[in-house]
Amino acid sequence: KEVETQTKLANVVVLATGGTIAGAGASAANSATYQAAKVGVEQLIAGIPELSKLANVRGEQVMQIASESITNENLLQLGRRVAELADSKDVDGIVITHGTDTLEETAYFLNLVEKTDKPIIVVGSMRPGTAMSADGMLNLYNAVAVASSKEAQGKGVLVTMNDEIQSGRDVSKMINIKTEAFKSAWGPLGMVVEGKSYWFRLPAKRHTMDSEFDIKNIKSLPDVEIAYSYGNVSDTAYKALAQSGAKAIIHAGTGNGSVSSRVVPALQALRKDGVQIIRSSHVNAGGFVLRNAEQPDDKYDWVVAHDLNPQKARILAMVALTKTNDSKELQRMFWEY
Ligand SMILES: NC(=O)CC[C@H](N)C(=O)O
Repeated sequence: KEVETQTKLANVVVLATGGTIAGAGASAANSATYQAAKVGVEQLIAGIPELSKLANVRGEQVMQIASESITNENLLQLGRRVAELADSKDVDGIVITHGTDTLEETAYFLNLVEKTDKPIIVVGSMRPGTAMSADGMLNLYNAVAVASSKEAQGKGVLVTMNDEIQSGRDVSKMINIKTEAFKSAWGPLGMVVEGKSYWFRLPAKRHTMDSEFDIKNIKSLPDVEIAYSYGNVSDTAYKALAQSGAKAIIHAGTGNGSVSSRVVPALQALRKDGVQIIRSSHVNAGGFVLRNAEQPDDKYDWVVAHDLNPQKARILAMVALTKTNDSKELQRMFWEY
């Protein structure tokens, strides 16, 4: 009997949302020209018979879209379904198939709001299943392997791409034409090879069980927008975003989240009007924005996003603003998550 329970397969649910992993092209040579979000979850699972050796896998089609079109409502819908499944006794792990364009946003969102230590793995692919050397099958196989493993418990939301196990907080799509697309400035947490996980490090930031945020208490997400900065930037976009109702503006800044002297007065004025100003960086390999470096944040009452890129800073700002509009509290959250 003991042997029986020890070898019992884990129950893993695959929540499908679309993306290239569910994409289809006209020919096997179409690795970059194809339609995303075409193939249903049952077909994805059926295409990998080896999954049945890893876990009892069942699928659910939550949505079928390309991830650049994921709305805040979609995020909440997905987050709520993940929470329901995580609460269920017959679910041991959850895999989410997702387009890669905003995969890093969804993974970070779930990492902040899901109160569970069950493995949650977000996975996508860079080539559709119809292409030569398609990467989706192995990425999904790896996701199910990690989702069904005990070692993945309590490590926050994870991403399995290109044989690596990445933290959903840190990982970002760094290039859009290689299968080696997802990287973290701080390195992967581990590797998954032939269905076995090899771990090397743990996330240091607060997540899931240790997070103060809970999807069950979030009814809606506030409007947070991003303004991209560069030499000769004007304040037009910042002002327009505030006027359209943004509660916070992520300054996708140069270098150390630096702010052009051409827009500093506008950002000061917007903060006085109650809009939160959050300095992030759009540098390619990962920003590192420090408080009161480049700009006097204490004096202007601005917040820094530290190492969160603009799109991840937007996710944390939305979630944080459901709890507080105090800039000091927001800054604490940006250090802790
Ligand atoms: N590789 C991909 O998944 C990109 C396809 C699409 N733009 C999406 O994000 O869903």
